[in-house]
Amino acid sequence: MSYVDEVIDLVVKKNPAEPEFHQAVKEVLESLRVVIEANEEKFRKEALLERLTEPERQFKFRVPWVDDNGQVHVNTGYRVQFNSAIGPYKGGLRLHPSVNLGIIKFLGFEQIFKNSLTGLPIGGGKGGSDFDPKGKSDREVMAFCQSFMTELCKYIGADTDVPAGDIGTGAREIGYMFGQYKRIRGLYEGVLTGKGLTYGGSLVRTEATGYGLLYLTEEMLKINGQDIAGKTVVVSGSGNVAIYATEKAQQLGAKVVTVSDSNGWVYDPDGIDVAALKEIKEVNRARLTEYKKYRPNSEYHEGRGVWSVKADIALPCATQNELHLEDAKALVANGCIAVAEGANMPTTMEATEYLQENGVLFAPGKAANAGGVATSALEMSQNSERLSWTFEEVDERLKNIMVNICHNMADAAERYGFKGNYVVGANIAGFEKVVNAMEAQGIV
Ligand SMILES: NC(=O)C1=CN([C@@H]2O[C@H](COP(=O)(O)OP(=O)(O)OC[C@H]3O[C@@H](n4cnc5c(N)ncnc54)[C@H](OP(=O)(O)O)[C@@H]3O)[C@@H](O)[C@H]2O)C=CC1
Ligand SMILES: O=C(O)CCC(=O)C(=O)O
Repeated sequence: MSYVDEVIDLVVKKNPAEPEFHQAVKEVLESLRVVIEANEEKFRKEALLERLTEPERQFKFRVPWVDDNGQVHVNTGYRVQFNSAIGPYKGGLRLHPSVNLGIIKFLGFEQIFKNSLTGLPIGGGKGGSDFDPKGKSDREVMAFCQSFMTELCKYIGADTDVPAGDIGTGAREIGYMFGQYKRIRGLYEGVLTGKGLTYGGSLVRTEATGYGLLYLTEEMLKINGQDIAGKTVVVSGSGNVAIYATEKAQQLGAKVVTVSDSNGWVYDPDGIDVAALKEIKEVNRARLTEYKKYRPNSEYHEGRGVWSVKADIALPCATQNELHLEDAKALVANGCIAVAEGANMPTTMEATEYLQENGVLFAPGKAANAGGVATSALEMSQNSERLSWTFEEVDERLKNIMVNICHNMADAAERYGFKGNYVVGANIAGFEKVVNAMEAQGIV
């Protein structure tokens, strides 16, 4: 049996009931086959893949908190410190009822290669809780965040592990967590990114994942002789990534006609009104059913449906496994030319393969959504030098990083004979740096 197959089997056996983690490992290792097989004997002897797929450390802890009626609730908190070969662990905190250890491990594993692709010195980690901030008062969210950080603060620090936002964790949650960290540890340091601008946050971090997604998409199209201006785009999700992806797409001259949430989706033939979307989601924390009040010509539909709308470009920006084989078939039938993943692993493996086989340009999340964590690393740099850079400076750095990632993934794919396969290219480019650093640091 090949080393790759052996390790995939081992990961499934050692981590039962963690399908998302299996999926992420399989997707990465399958596409690295060509590199691994060229060094099989050496990597096997060094147990390189076993080390890469086993987190350096993982924490699971109780998070008790009291609601506004005096009722006590108990959630589970997680932090997986996956790989620190190239820098301090870095990755977001997801607050969503679906969170479990397997989800956090899949996200942490992806983060290793994504962070490597940014070219910045950050290792891979991820955390979160099954707490659902939706429908909770600010006081309840604060109670949860303080309790969560009371435990988490023992394991993190500006030079060891620097969490940030993800699904359900935005500026409000980061603020409450930062306050509690400072209170317990007595340290005013860049221990979290995505902070508010008045206490060490970076300009552009809010916009970074969505903007970065569009910078990479624009470059990928350019490499392939296409222009983003004038294209019709379908976006899923209506959170941080989706909002700023929509905003930048429209700034670049494309028309975004859909957004969605976990209840339903909006079709706006005149192009999504980003100001209305921000007011609904960021200010009022409301549902997309509200959108029609702002745009009477739009349609609201219950359930899923974004991928059935005719478009040139699809940007999945909600969550994992939200774009299935049937959706890929609908996109191809409607003439879609490019899919770029704003979310982490939103496209199933079968859907990805179908899109690639049918000539659709496909940018995997670890490359396409790396702008968020890259800008987090820029926030860490600003915190270290106790300075703040201008919006233009951070935005320009972000754009350069995304353009570089795009070329690096394209070049790596071509180097190994997979021209145009950006899944293979991104995995190889991310892997090479991490492996080099791991080997240099010995058996750890
Ligand atoms: N924020 C960041 O900087 C980065 C985020 N990402 C990834 O991007 C994706 C979106 O994150 P972000 O925008 O920050 O999160 P938000 O919490 O801001 O928004 C998430 C959006 O996705 C929808 N969604 C979440 N879970 C589900 C689900 N199970 N089924 C259907 N819809 C769902 C939400 O709908 P509803 O409100 O109804 O729940 C909401 O519209 C995630 O995969 C995240 O890991 C990747 C890189 C960086
Ligand atoms: O900004 C960060 O540190 C992490 C962002 C994140 O969680 C991700 O890239 O998925």
